[in-house]
Amino acid sequence: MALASFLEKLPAELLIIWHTHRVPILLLAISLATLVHLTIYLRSKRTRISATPTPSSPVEKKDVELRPEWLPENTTLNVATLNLDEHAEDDIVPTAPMVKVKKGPKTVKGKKLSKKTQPVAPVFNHQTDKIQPLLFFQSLSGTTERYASACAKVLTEWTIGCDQSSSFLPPQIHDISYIEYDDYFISPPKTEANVKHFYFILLPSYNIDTVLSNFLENLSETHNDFRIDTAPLSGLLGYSVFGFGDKEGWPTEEEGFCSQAREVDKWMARLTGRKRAYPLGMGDVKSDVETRLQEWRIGVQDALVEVAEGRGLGEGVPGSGDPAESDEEDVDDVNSDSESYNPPTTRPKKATRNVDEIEDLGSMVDPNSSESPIPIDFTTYKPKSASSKSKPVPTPKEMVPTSSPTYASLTKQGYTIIGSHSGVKICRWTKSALRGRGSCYKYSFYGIASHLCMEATPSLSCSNKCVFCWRHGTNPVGTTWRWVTDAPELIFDGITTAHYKKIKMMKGVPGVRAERFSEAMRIRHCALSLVGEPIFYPHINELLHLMHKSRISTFLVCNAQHPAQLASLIPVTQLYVSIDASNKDSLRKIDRPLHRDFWERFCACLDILRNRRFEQRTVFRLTLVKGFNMAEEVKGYGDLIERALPGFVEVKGVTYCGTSAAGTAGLTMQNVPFYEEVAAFVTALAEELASRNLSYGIGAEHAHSCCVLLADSTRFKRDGKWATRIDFERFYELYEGKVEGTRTDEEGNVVGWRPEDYVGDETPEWALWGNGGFDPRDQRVWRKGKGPKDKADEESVGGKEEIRMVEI
Ligand SMILES: Cc1cc2nc3c(=O)[nH]c(=O)nc-3n(C[C@H](O)[C@H](O)[C@H](O)COP(=O)(O)O)c2cc1C
Ligand code: SF4
Repeated sequence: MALASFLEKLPAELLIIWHTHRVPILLLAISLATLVHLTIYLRSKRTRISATPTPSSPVEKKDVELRPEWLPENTTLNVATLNLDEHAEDDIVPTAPMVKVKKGPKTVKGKKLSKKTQPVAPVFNHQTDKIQPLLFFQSLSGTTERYASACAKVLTEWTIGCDQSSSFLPPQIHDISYIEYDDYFISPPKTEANVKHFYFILLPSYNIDTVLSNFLENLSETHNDFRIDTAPLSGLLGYSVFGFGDKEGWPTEEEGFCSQAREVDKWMARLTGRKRAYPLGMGDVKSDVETRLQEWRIGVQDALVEVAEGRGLGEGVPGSGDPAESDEEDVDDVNSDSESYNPPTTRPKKATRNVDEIEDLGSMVDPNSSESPIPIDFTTYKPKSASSKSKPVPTPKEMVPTSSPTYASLTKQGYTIIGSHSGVKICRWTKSALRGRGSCYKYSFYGIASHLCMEATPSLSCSNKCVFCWRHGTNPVGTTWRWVTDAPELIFDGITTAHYKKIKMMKGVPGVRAERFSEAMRIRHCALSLVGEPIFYPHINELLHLMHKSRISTFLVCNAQHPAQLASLIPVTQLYVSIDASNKDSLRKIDRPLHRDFWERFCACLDILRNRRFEQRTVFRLTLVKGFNMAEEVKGYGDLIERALPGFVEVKGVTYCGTSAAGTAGLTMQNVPFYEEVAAFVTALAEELASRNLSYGIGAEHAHSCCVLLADSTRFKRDGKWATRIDFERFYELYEGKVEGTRTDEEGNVVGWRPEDYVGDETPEWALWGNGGFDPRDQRVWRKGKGPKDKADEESVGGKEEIRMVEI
């Protein structure tokens, strides 16, 4: 009876419930349907996702607008295959702060490496395994280097004398400026399986942009690269950092005392999965540094004894490195803004929380899916919560501020720094030419008298760390332009004024010839090749234009790492790319490029050079370093020449700069080839090119600069005679449009000029191969103990004296 009455009332009751709760009911139904749909979607996608190729670089690929007017026809540059620099050529307003434009969302699919994954601790078997202590340091003005060397010495003695000595290998010391980051800071060094590594890291701090900024940026990038495990250094036994700071200028941590050492310590904690073996040490260089350093070293040694005796880093003690301890170091990751760009030390970070949430959802759907790749759609970021840190837009720093040790070191070496990123230096050949003692090879080959030539660079920073570089490992490095940008007019005025000032200072120097002195007061040539990478400067085209307008010829040398800039460069009088090696491995060792896709960039630059060879004189600059890039590389260089078909190939023995930094880079006088060795190399290269039916011949030499010139004989020979010199006046007339060039398109319309349009005089007899290349009108001065003993002797050596160039 009751049931019948209930059934009778049910429809009415349901109707009331529906009217009262229809909104929540509808929402529940939609949620359930979405969940079911998502489950089906994730299951169906999983197999396809696992086949998704890993993107080749963490740098976002983008199209670069190449300036078509400067690109010859048939350009094959495929920008889509490159990770091009964020070249802001036309966007950067000089001296204005750089603000990175927020990019649109992108969808990235890959395997999420859970932050919660516990890194696998290396098992140290004290019976069989060995500990390899590695001491890393970085130093701009030498303090840290001195302490690091002393510390390494004490550690070496200790590892020999301690009770656990059988467990230790001799400590190694490395200058961070001269290592490949990838060899040590993406994964532990690759050695025998029973060798386990422990890192000591000694660092100063600088509140200006230095090489340290780049190191920090690299650690951050490694951590934030989603293709790399978040703790890729968990295979280390442990690490500890010691910072050198100055309490006089930076009294407290809040005010920046040891700020960069503290940052490195944090990054290392993340990268190692918290293997901090001993707390961060900090010392004030003006007071307690020695005591603090000693305390810290003894503490780290104690930790090493624990490790050597098989007890690991200890458990759960804050600072012990136990993964279970405080997760303070993750906080920044979680809160970080995933889209903002914060040079120099912070980079876009992963939206950890969002990723975790998506992964959690995946796990809800399939409890066994923790190993399965999950599609990560970075477009689904949550709006920033009020609690998340809002980071101020960083103001760019000066590349070489006057307060920096780099500034001090460069000015000490004779550079004048213009603005904050350009430099000019009077070359020793300029001084030599002023005194009538001979010009450099550029005179023998191309007709550039050294006293009319200025050496300058608009960017003291570079994206390489070449072993033979004169920059002594202290100049800022970087893959993108991130500094205060000076206007081209300021640079032009600054470098020319400084050059003239330096010439004037030569007035009273004995032997300076009056006529050369007065000629030198009108700069006619500029070699943009001093140090750093000139095309890094965002306004390089405007600067070149100012030079051409002033009828100053331009020889621009670039490092073949910036294809977009190279492609969009206006034509120069002579365009060089440095070819420091013939293959990828060798290039990596000698140039130590910062770009991970350095080889692709290098090859793209060769293709650009090939395409631009009909609009300007193109040159390969080979710098030979014995033991690095000479032996058995002739064939490889042949391949590169065949690829780019440059008008010229200059082959030059390396110049030894004789600093301790060069030694750190593994370079000694033994790496400097004798002129005979350079000549033998060039002969072999010429034969190699001939065997490929490439029409190159040895055009000229300058034994005094240890330099030989190969040239394309179909283009730079006239009436069977070498014509490697340049008609500079003609170049300006072509540039100014006063005379018409002979480069035509398919219909025969003139579209520009060709290098052949400004070929100058024949190469002088004395400069030809076999004649030494020394202008007989100049006075030859031999270095003590070098040249021939008498006139007859001099004639017999014919300029082929045994020469190894040393900076004097
Ligand atoms: C331009 C400049 C900036 C500096 N910035 C800091 C800083 O931010 N925090 C700090 O603790 N020390 C700072 N210092 C002090 C250096 O870290 C300290 O002198 C250190 O010993 C230098 O080591 P190095 O000679 O190995 O390069 C700065 C020094 C200079 C010259
Ligand atoms: S490319 Fe030039 S400036 Fe850059 S590191 Fe090499 S030698 Fe030095």
